Amino acid sequence: MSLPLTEEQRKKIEANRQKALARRAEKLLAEQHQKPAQSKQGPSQNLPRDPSKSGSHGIFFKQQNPSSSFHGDQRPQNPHSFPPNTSEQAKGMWQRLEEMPTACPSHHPPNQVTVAGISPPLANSPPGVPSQQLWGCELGQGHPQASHETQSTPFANTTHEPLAKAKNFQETAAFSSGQPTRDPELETRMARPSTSGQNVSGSVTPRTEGRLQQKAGTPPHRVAGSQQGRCIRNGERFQVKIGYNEALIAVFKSLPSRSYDPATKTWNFSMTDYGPLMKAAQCLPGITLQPLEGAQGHVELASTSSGITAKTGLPAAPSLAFVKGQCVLISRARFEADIGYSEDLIALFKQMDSRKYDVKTRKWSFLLEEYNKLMERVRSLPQVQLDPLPKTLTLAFAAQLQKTSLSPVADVPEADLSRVDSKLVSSLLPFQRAGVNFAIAQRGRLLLADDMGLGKTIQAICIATYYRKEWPLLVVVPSSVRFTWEQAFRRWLPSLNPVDINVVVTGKDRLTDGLVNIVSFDLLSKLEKQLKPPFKVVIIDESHFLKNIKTARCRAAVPLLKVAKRVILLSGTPAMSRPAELYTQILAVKPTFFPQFHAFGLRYCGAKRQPWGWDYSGSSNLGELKLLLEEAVMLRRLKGDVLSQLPAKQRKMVVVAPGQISARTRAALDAAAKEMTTKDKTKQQQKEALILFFNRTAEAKIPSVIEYILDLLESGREKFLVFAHHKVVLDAITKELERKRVQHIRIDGSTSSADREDLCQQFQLSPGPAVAVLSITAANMGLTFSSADLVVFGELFWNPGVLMQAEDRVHRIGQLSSVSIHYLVARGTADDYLWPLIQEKIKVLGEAGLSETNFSEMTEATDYFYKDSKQQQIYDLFQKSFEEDGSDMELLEAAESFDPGSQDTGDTLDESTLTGSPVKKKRFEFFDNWDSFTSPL
Ligand SMILES: Nc1ncnc2c1ncn2[C@@H]1O[C@H](COP(=O)(O)OP(=O)(O)OP(=O)(O)O)[C@@H](O)[C@H]1O
Repeated sequence: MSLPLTEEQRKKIEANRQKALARRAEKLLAEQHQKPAQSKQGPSQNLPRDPSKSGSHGIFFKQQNPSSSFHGDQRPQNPHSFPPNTSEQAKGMWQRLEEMPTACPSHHPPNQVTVAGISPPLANSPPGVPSQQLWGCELGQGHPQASHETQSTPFANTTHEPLAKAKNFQETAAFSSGQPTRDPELETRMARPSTSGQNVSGSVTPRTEGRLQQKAGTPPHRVAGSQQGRCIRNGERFQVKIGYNEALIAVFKSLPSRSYDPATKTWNFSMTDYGPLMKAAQCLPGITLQPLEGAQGHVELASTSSGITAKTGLPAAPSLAFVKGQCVLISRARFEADIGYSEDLIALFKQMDSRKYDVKTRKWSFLLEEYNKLMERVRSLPQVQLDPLPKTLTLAFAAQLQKTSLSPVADVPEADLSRVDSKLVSSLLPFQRAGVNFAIAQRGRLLLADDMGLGKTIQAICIATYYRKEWPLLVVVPSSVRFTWEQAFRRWLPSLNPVDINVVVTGKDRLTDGLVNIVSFDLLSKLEKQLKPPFKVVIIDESHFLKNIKTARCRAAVPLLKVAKRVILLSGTPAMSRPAELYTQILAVKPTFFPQFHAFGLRYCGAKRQPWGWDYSGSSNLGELKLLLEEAVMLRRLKGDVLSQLPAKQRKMVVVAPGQISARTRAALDAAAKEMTTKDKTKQQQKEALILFFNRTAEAKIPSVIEYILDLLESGREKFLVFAHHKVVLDAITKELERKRVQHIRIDGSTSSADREDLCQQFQLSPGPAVAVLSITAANMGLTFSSADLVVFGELFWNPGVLMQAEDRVHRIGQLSSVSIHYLVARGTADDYLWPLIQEKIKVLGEAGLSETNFSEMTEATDYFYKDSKQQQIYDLFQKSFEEDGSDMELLEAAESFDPGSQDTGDTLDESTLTGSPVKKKRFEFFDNWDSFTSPL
C-alpha cells in the first residue's frame, strides 16, 4: 500500500513533468532539424485529382495545407506559404509527433470536451498535417483515420466516435487549394447531440470516459497550478499574452511562423499557426488560453476532483481567419487563385464551370472568361481578399476575358508588305517574316528580342519601312555599329537614296538631316533639343542599354519613345540578370502598362521594403510576366528554335567608327597613303609605304576594336574569338580585357604548342564569359573552339584562305549552332583595299569551286569604297604586293615588330580613349561606366 503524496511531492512531480515535456519538445525539434526531408515522400502524390472525389482521409489530411506546396517547377508560391524548409521541417515534426501518441501527457486527457462551437482549424494546420493530430492531442473531428492513429491515446476517442459515424465526410470533404475543406454539414452534426456518447455540452459519457481512463491506465491528475493567457489579433498575425511556461515556449518554438518581440516580450504568429497553437496549448496542463476575440469558445483546462475537465471550445479559426491572396495568370487562357484556405471561397470556386484543381500546386484555376464573374462573387466574401489581376493584364488579355481563345499562341495575321522593297521582303527567312507580322499586329511597337545573329536588323528595317509614310526615321544604336546600320539600309532598301541616310557623327551634326537618321545613344542625349518635333518611327538597337532609368541615355530616349508612334526595340539580351532591367523597355513599348515602376516592382521584382527603402532586385510572378510580354510586348526566338532556317555561317561586315581614329593617326595614315602613290618611288619604297600604311591601320583601329569587344560583352555575348594580326592590336586587346577583369586567353606566335592546347581547353571548358584573343597567322589552324559561336576579326588579312581557316576554329564538328563571323572594317584605312581584295579572291575561288561562298553575297553592301584614281592605284599596289612571293613574310615580320611608340611620325595610343573609366574590380562593372567610355566623337 502506497502512502498518499504530499502536496510538496505533487508539486515536484508536476514541475518535473513540465520540464520533461519541454525537453521532449526541444528534442523533437532538434531531431527534426536533422531530418528535414523526412516528410518529402510526397503527400501530394496521393492527392486525389478531383477534389470532390477524395480518396483517403489519412492522406487527405496530410496534404491539406496549400501553403506547404513547394515545387521545383518554380511556379509562384503562395504568399502564405511557409518557406520550403520551414514547411518541410514543420511537416516532419508534426508527423513525428503523430507517431508519438504519448506526446500529450496521459495525465490530462480531455475526457470532457465541450464540442459546441468546435470548428477544427484545419486551414491553419501546419503543412501537410491535420491540425487534429498536433501534439498527439487531436480531437479527431472529421478524421476517420484518427481512430486508428490514436487507439493508444487514451483521450482520442472522445471525439472519434461521433466523427467516425459521420460517414459522409469522405464524400463531403472538399479540397481547398490543397487544404481539406471543412465540411459544414459535419460541423453542424458535431454541434448536435451525439448519439454515440457525446452530448451537446461535450461531456463524454461515462462509457467513453471509463474506456479512456482504462486505456490510459492512470487516473487523471489534477493540475497543480494554472496559467491564464489570451490571444490578441494584430493585423494578419496574432499575439499570445501569457506568463512564462517552459512547455508552452517549446510549443511556440515549434511553430513555423513564430516571432518573438523582445520589446513586448511576447510571441506572435501568423494565423496559419493559430489552430495548431490552440490545440497544443490545450494539451498542456494548467494552461488556459483565451482565443481571439470573435472566435467561438475558448480552451480551458481545469482540474476537478474527478480528474481533468477540459472545456474546449476551439475557436473557429478558419472562418475567423482572414485570407488574402492574388490572381495570377498561368497561361493565355487561364488564371489561378493563389490564396490560402477559406471554406466559403472553395464553395465559390466550385460554382465556376471552368474550375480546375492542380494537385501539384494545390491551387484552383479558371478560364479567363470566368474571371469577372469570379471576382464579382469573391467581393461578397468579407473574410476573403483576392487581389485581382493587374489592370494591364486584363487589358492585354481583354479578348480572352470576353471569350477564351484556347490557342496556346496568338494568331498573327499575315501583313501586306507590298509597300516594302521586294529585295528585302524576298530575303526574309520564314521566322523573320513572322517577326514582321507580329510587329505589325502590335502596330509597330515591340521589343524584338531574337537571339543574337538571327537578323534583327533586316526585320527592323522591314517593319520601319512598312511605316515609311511616317518617316523621318530615327535609329539609335551603340556608336560602334552606326556605319553597319548605314550599310544595312543601303543593302536592303535599294529604293532609299543613300544621301537620305544621315549618320550623326559629332555633337554638331543635325539629327534630322536625313530621311533615315542614325545616332549613337550618347550623342542622342547630347542632341535632345533637336528631338522636337518628335520622331514618329524609332528603332533602338541593343535596347538593353536603356535598362537603367537613371542614365543620361535612358532619360533622353524614354520620353522620345513614349510619344513616338512606332517603337522597334532590338535586343538579344533584354534583361541580363533581373526583371527590373526590363522595365524601361516595357515602358518604351507600352507606356500605359506600368506607368509607375513601383507597381511593376511589386508584382514582378519581388519588391521588399528594407530599412533604406525598397529593394527591387528580386523576381516574382515570372511566368505571368513572360505571358504578358509574349502577348503584347516582346517576340523572342532562340537560335535553336530556327536553326533549320539558318545558314551554317553568317558573315557580317561591321563598319567601325572612323571617328575613333585620332587626328595624329589619321595624319600618319594619310602620309603613308601619299607615300604609296607618290611618283618616282622605287618598288621597295612603295612596299615600305604599304607596310607602314598597314601598320598605321592596325594602330588606328585599336579603339574601335576594343569598343566593339566591350559592346559584345555588354550585350551578353559570353564566349567569342577575336582574331588580330598586329602584336600591338593583340597587346591592346589583352591589356583591356585584363583591366576589365574579363576572362581571356591569348595565343600568338610566341605561345608554345603545349600551351596552345592547354589554353584552348581552358577556353573550351570555361563556364562563363571568356574571350580568346588569337593571332590570325599563329592560331588559324589545329585548334578547336567549338564552345563559342562567334568570331570577330579585328583586322583583315589579305589571304582569304587564312581567314576561312580561322573562321573554322568555331565552325567545326562539335558545333551545334549557326556561327556568326564579324569582320571589323574601318574606313579610310588599308581596309578599304583589303576588303575588296579579299572579296575578289574569294569570288575567284568560288568560281573555281574552291570556296563555299563569296563574301559579297553573305555580307552587307560593299559599295562604300569610292575609288578615285589614287585609290585605284593603292588598290593595285596592294593586289600586286600581296600576290608576290615573299611579300607575306615581309608583312608578317613588319606586323610582329611594329611599335607605334617607336615611329617618329606615329602617335602613341591614346590611353584615355580606351580607359575613360577608372579601373573597376568586377567584371561587369564597366557596363555602368558605359557613358563615359563611349565618349562622343
Ligand atoms: N534574311 C537574311 N538574308 C541574308 N542575310 C541575312 C538575313 N538575315 C540576317 N542576315 C545576316 O546575318 C547577319 C546577322 O544579322 P544581324 O546583325 O541583323 O543579327 P542580329 O540579330 O542583329 O544580331 P546581334 O544581336 O548580334 O546584333 C548579318 O550579316 C545579316 O546581314
